[in-house]
Parts: sequence; C-alpha cells; structure tokens
Amino acid sequence: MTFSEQLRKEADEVFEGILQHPFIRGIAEGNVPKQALIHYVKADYEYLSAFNRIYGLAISKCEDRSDMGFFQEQIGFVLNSEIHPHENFCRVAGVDYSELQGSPLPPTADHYVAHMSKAAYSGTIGEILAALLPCPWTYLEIGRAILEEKQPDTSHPFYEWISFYANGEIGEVTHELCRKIDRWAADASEKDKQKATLAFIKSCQLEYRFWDMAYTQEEWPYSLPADQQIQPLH
Ligand SMILES: Cc1ncc(CO)c(N)n1
Repeated sequence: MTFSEQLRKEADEVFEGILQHPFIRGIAEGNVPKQALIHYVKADYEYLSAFNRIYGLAISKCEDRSDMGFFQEQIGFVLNSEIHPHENFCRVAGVDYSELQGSPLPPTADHYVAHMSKAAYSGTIGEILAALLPCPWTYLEIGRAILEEKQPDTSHPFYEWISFYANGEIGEVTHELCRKIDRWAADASEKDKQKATLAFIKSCQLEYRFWDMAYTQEEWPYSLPADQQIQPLH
C-alpha cells in the first residue's frame, strides 16, 4: 500500500461521516437551507484566499521547478475556476457573490487555516502536502458519490457544483498531490510520516467541521474588532 493509500484508509470513517453530513445530503437532495449556503460561501471565499497564501509558502520550500509550476497552477485554479461552485451556491441562495466577500473567518475555518499555516511554516514538505490534501480529496469524493447516487441533470440546483468536483481538474490535483506525498514518503523517517499522518487526519476532521460550521452558522461568540477582522497568515 502506498503512503497516500494508507492515509485514505486511516481517514475512512471521517470521509464516510462527511458524505452523511446534512449539508452534503442537502446538496445531493437539492435543498440546502439558504443561510447555510451563504455562511459557507462567506467562509470559503476567505478560506480559499488563505489556502493560496499557503501554496505560496509551499512554493518557497520547493526545490525544483516542476513543483513550483504545480503550486502556481493550483493558485490559478483557485482564483479563476473555484469561483464557479461559489456562484452556483449564490444563485440558489439568491444573493450576489460580491456581498459575501470580506467577512472574518468563523472559528472553525480560522482553526483550519491556522492548522495548515503551522504545517507550512514549520513542517516538512510531506506535512504540508498532508495538511493540504484533504481539501481536494474530500470534495472529489463528495462530487463523485453524489454524481453516482443522483445522476443529476442540468435541472438539479447544484448540477454545476457537483460536476465541478466530480469531473473537473480536482481529480488531477488530488492525484498529483498523492504522487508527490508518496515520493516524499519513500525517503522519509517514520517519525516524519507519523507527523504527516496526524496533519492529514486533522485536516479531514476540519473538513467535516467546516460543513458543520456552515450548517449551524457558527460565529465568534462576541464580535471581533472591525478593522482587524481579516488577518494575513502569520
Ligand atoms: C473548506 C474547503 N475545503 C475544500 C475545498 C475544495 O477546494 C473548498 N473549496 N473548501
């Protein structure tokens, strides 16, 4: 079994839990509450900006140009393509995308970004890859599972979202990240592989919590100071 196959096996229960989460069931059934969609897009817009900053940090640790090129392409993908699934959610919720940009990250999303940043600043390249991998991998499996279960056509309210994650570039991204982490694991120490495994499992669980955060509209218990709401990575 490759290292990425081992990671996937360790996370089986979490992946299954994500597929059963009421937000995901709502995407499959075409009936997610409007406020959950709005909460999700607000948080995910900022989460994906942070994700791109983390790709930038990953570039700073790359030794060869093909790795740099891969991360650079992923930044382009997030900036130019991953807006489409957000637009799908906005259309269903009946809101303008531009109104949902610039909100502070709710606690769970903030924690997820902090978890990835920690790996990016202080981890091995394997730990960084492991922390990033559940992002495309869980969405790929969500998209594929719903596609298989529902065989949606264009009349499904989330047709675009489902097709984007089931059939698009996300499969290639997942595959490439797996190849990279497997190559890293071939020469890595047991201790470093354990650290990477923990980073992977935490990100999977934070993916679960991200859906839950949106579904329950999680907020900070008290408001944050207005001019310090959006924090760059540090
Ligand atoms: C939180 C989160 N995880 C994964 C993806 C898929 O890229 C996303 N858009 N948001």
